Amino acid sequence: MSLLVRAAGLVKEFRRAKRVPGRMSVLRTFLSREYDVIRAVDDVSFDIHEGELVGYLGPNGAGKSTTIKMLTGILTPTEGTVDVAGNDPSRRRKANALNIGVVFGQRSQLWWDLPLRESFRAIRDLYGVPAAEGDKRQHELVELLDMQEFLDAPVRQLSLGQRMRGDLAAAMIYQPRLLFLDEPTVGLDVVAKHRIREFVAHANQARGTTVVLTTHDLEDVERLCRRIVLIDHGRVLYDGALSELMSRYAPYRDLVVTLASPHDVTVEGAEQVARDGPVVTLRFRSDQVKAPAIIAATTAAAEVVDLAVVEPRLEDVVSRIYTQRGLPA
Ligand SMILES: Nc1ncnc2c1ncn2[C@@H]1O[C@H](COP(=O)(O)OP(=O)(O)OP(=O)(O)O)[C@@H](O)[C@H]1O
Repeated sequence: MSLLVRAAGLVKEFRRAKRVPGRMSVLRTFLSREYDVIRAVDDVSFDIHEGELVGYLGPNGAGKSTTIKMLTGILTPTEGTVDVAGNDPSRRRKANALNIGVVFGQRSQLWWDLPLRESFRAIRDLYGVPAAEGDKRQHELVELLDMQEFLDAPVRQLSLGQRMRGDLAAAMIYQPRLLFLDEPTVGLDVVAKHRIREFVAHANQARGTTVVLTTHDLEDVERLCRRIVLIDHGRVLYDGALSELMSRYAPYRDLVVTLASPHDVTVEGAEQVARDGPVVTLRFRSDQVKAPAIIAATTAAAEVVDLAVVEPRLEDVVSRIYTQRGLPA
C-alpha cells in the first residue's frame, strides 16, 4: 500500500486573549494585548496508507478537528509538516481539494436552497468531472444511498438523515482518494446510522477510498475501523490495531450466570466481580483460560439456569483511557 498521508511533528498553537478579571472585564479583555497560548496539537505524527480506514478518536477538546483542519488545508501548522498525496495542504489548498472529500455531521456543505440534483451538478462542474463519468457515478450513489425520492427537494427541506446521505454523495461524486468524515452519524436514528456505516464500508472496500473517521460513536469505530489513532491534549496516546488495543487493555471476558438461588460463586481461574440477586458476573483472563472450562467449572459448582459470555466493550476501555488521561498500566 502506498503512503497517502504523512503528518510529521505537527503542532498547532492558538492565541487566546487573556481574560482580565474585575469590573468591565469584557471590555478590558478586549482592549488588553495579553494572550494565552493554547497548544491544541502537540507533536502529532502518523502515516496513513492508501486504502486504510482510520478512526481518529479523542475526548472533547483533544485536538481532532484542529488536526483534520491542517490535513485539509484550512489551518497552517505552527510547526511540523503535512503531506497529503504529494501536496502540502495549506500551501496547495486547491490541488489538495481535488484529492479529498470532507463531510461534517454537524453542518452541511450543500447549498441550502438548491435541490440535491443541482448541488451535484455544481460540484461535478467545479471538479471538472466528465459528463458521462459523472452521470454514472451519480446514478450509482443515488442507488447506493437510496436518494431517488428526495433528489429534487431543496436541501433545507431534507431530514437530517437524508441531508447526511446528500453530503456523503456530494463528497464522493468526484471520487476523492481520501475522505474525511467528522461525526457522520451524529443525531441519526439506528437505521440511518447503519446505512451510513454500510456506505462508508462499501466506499472503502469496493472503491478503495481511504477514510479518516472522527467520531464519538464507538459503534462507528467497532463497525468500521481496524486501526485507531487516539489523542488527548494534542498528543497521540495510541496508534495501532483496534483488536490490539482490546487484547492489550481488556484481555478478559465476563461469564454472567443466573443461579437458581442467590449466592456467591467461587471458581478457579475466575473472579466474581459483581452479584445482583441471583445474577453473578465472573471475570476471567481470556488469554489464559478458555470460556468452556470456566462454564464447566461454574455449572459444576452451582445450579445455573442461564448464562452468557460477554466481551469487554470498547466504550469501557476508551472511557478508562479518557479518565486516566493515558493508557491503563
Ligand atoms: N480557533 C481557535 N482559537 C483558540 N482555541 C482553539 C481554536 N480552535 C480550537 N481551539 C482549542 O484547541 C483545543 C482543541 O480543539 P479541537 O476543536 O481540535 O478539539 P476536538 O478534539 O475536535 O474536540 P471535539 O470532540 O469537542 O470536537 C481546544 O482546547 C479548543 O478550545
